[in-house]
Amino acid sequence: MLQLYKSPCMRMLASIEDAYEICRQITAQYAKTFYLGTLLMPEAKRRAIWAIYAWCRRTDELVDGAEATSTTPETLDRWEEQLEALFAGQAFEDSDVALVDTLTRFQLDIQPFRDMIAGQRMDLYRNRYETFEQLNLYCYRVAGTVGLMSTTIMGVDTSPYTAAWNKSQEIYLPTSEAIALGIANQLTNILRDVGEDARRGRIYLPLEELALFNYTEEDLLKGVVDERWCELMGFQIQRARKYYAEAEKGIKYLSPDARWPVWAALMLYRGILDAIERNQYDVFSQRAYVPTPKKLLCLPLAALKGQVL
Ligand SMILES: CC(C)=CCC/C(C)=C/CC/C(C)=C/CC/C(C)=C/[C@@H]1[C@@H](COP(=O)(O)OP(=O)(O)O)[C@]1(C)CC/C=C(\C)CC/C=C(\C)CCC=C(C)C
Ligand SMILES: [Mn+2]
Repeated sequence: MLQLYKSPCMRMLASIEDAYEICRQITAQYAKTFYLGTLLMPEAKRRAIWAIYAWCRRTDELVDGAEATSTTPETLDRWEEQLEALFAGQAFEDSDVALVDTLTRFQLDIQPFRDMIAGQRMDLYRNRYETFEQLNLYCYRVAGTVGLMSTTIMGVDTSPYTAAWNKSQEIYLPTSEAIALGIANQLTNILRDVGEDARRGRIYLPLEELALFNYTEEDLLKGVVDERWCELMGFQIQRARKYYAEAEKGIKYLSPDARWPVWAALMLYRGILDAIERNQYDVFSQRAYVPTPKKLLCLPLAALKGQVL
């Protein structure tokens, strides 16, 4: 059945089907790794994740995209008002139609969406982080929140026969593990994109950690790769891996049909850290990525982990 929504300016919006297709295309275009993960999910969950992805991407584009120079704190205030309206059932753009539909099917909490906007706000007013505590807050807001949203969609295991929690008879919500995976992904993003960010005048690595390795902001902006840099990067990579290890512990609590996709997304994204090491920490002149054969190899391994761990 064709369902059309009217936007507030009375423009006809896409049908629900078309809206999900738009969100699918956005996810496939911008996030090859996550998209692959979503293809392993059942249809209803996969479509909901695409709808969330499209909203997150648009939120990020406000401060990062082609029009970002015209984004002000007021732009983000309006975006937050639109978010409240979305949760009240009103769509503004074609892709919103899918998110509004998703909100009727899953009990999503609005707070992680608000927190994500707060994270993008940080990108508006700061381009340096003094401590890891400050960076961690940023990572929670722009990525840990995605872990929370995704967990609501994927659901937890409630079966008394398979549930990892069945000995205690209590449902365990792997909230901190889901946040940990978001933070691990974001730390990985930051390490991969150090050079690209530096060219835009941004340094996400905590300045007090640079100092610890005797490496300066100027070195980073010049792209100096030496022993100090390699040790600093080694330290950052170890920390990101700890977040992945924390996240791994939560996967068994998820609904069985979500474990394979999450293992796959985790292993593929963590593989970027291995690629950085293979490139001898040169993130200035090379982009670290996981080669396709390795990606394909990850899939059966992830399926196995989803069954036995
Ligand atoms: C218990 C347990 C382990 C549960 C699993 C929970 C789970 C699936 C966690 C994963 C969370 C996740 C996918 C985080 C993504 C973080 C991310 C990439 C954030 C990006 C931020 C800004 O980065 P930056 O601007 O530096 O990067 P770009 O160069 O612009 O890319 C974001 C861009 C913020 C917006 C986030 C997104 C667009 C990603 C949203 C992703 C999904 C909805 C896909 C979730 C995927 C699966 C397989 C469930
Ligand atoms: Mn971005």
